[in-house]
Amino acid sequence: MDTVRKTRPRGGLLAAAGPLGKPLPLALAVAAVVVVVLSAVSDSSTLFNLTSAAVSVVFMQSYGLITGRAGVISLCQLSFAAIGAWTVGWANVNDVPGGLYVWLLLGGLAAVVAGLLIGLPALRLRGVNLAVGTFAFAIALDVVFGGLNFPGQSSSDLVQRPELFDTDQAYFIFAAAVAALIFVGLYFLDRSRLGGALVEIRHSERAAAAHGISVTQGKLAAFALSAFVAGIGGGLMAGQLGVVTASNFSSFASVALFAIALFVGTNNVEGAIAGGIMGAFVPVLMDEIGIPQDLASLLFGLGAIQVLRMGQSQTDLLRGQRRRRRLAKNPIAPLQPPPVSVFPRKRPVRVTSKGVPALEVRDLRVKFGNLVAVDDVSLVLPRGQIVGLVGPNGAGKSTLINTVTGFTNRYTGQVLLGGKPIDALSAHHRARAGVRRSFQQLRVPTSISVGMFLQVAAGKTLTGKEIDEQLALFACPPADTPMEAVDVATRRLLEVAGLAVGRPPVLLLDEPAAGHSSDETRLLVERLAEIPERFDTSLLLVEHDIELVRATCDQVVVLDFGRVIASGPPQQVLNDPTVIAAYLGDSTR
Ligand SMILES: Nc1ncnc2c1ncn2[C@@H]1O[C@H](COP(=O)(O)OP(=O)(O)OP(=O)(O)O)[C@@H](O)[C@H]1O
Repeated sequence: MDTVRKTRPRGGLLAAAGPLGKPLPLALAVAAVVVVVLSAVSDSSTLFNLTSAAVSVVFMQSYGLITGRAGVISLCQLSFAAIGAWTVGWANVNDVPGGLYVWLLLGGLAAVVAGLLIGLPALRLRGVNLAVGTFAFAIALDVVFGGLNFPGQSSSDLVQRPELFDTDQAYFIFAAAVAALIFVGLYFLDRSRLGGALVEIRHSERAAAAHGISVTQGKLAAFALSAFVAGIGGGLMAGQLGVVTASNFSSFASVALFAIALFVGTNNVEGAIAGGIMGAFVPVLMDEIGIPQDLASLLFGLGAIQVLRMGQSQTDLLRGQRRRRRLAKNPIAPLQPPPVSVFPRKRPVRVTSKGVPALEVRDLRVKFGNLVAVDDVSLVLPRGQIVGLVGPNGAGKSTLINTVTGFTNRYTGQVLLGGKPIDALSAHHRARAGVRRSFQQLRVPTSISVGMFLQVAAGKTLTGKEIDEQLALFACPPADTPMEAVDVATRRLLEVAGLAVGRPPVLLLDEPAAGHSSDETRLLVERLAEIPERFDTSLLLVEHDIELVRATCDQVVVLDFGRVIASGPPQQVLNDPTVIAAYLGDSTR
């Protein structure tokens, strides 16, 4: 029987709240009014600083893309900005048709080329090594641009602004409008599969690969997009100052902006705006009260170190507090278990398909040094069936799953999906080919919504209706609930729900019931048993809960010390004295 919890009716992902919790058009309208009023009441020096702030917001958006969303440390965003500014200057000097509108796009595109060039080698690096690599690029460009004059620099050929935005007042509005346009793009990116993929890559590259996401392509896309945005920011700065020089984009300025971005958290709107304002106004303020401007960088650096210690930026912290207050007011209703007890339950009788098995493992052998973790294992997962893989701790179950899904590639033997060998495929290609998995250690990102996570786990675009139905089926909270607010057992359930709704031919679940209460396990048993029929998915289930295995599996394979010691129908295998001696013990008799 279906267990359906009522979820609030919604219109799918795009109906979610926009920046700052307001619908997108309202947020844009409010921002437009603020910008117009500011431009009308500010004197010329404030206008200059406001325009600098708008340009800095664009730089912050670029950091928000590469570091905030994809989790890649890049210390060369201002080098991309320099390339954008250089291109705008060149287009201005050469009278390229289209004016600043077109030149900005050209600057963004030129920066994309650099972003891809630096992104490709950087993909092999992580953490501090990547930071050093990008910083080296920034320093190299310092040297290159330091030796070259920017176009127009020696002839004082000022970048021509469009007629409509020629005054400083109008140019501030133009810069703010460009930042707003980028915010709109980011708003839709955050709700797209690519946006979900970037967040998952930041959270866990292994989980991303298991969901069919190419980590390489995701990071490259982040490099390219962030370079595009930074390039546009550099071009905007050229339009603001008329002529720029290498000192405007120094590697140290890049690091200072990175520190601000880390401190405030620029993967969200309020963070990017706050970061932009801080970047432009704090040094000016310090100057006015007689403190050397350079000390501002030191302050930002200290703030960034504090964030690294706490693991959360200021805006993440504030958002978390706001979410918790909202949740305290409207708590998520507790999960409703199926009305009937399923222990003991009768397994649905499935007809064994005589065709090609969904998955076949032949003579699989995996060694870690001298330890043989999987020792010549052969097993068959017939189409439309659930096969349980059980065995004591250290028997080799997770290693087998890791190997089948491409996360351990030093093995001998063969893995066949639908009769075709997939041994040559990487993890994300195996996932795309149709072998999906969950991990024993939960690897779900908490900074996205339940609906977005379901979509990421499914590995395909789902309609709002599909998301709502699947959430109801698994008695999970509504799509707009933040993952952060969901308890660990429900996160596991959500992962199974998401993987299943992707309808992969083969699904491997590694201890999906770990940490579940008996009610939650009952619900899980109901849903697992339905997966083959409902989603046309064959299931390989690693589980220590023998009652769950008995209740759901058509076949059971028992591993001990990496070897298959028994296989067959559950009632036969689970009562086999060898199995009981090896694993189950007297308690299960
Ligand atoms: N990366 C690794 N390097 C070295 N040894 C490993 C590695 N991964 C697993 N092992 C070893 O391989 C053996 C099988 O481990 P595995 O995690 O596959 O067992 P399991 O049946 O999944 O156990 P559990 O039920 O506790 O999850 C163990 O002895 C383990 O210590």
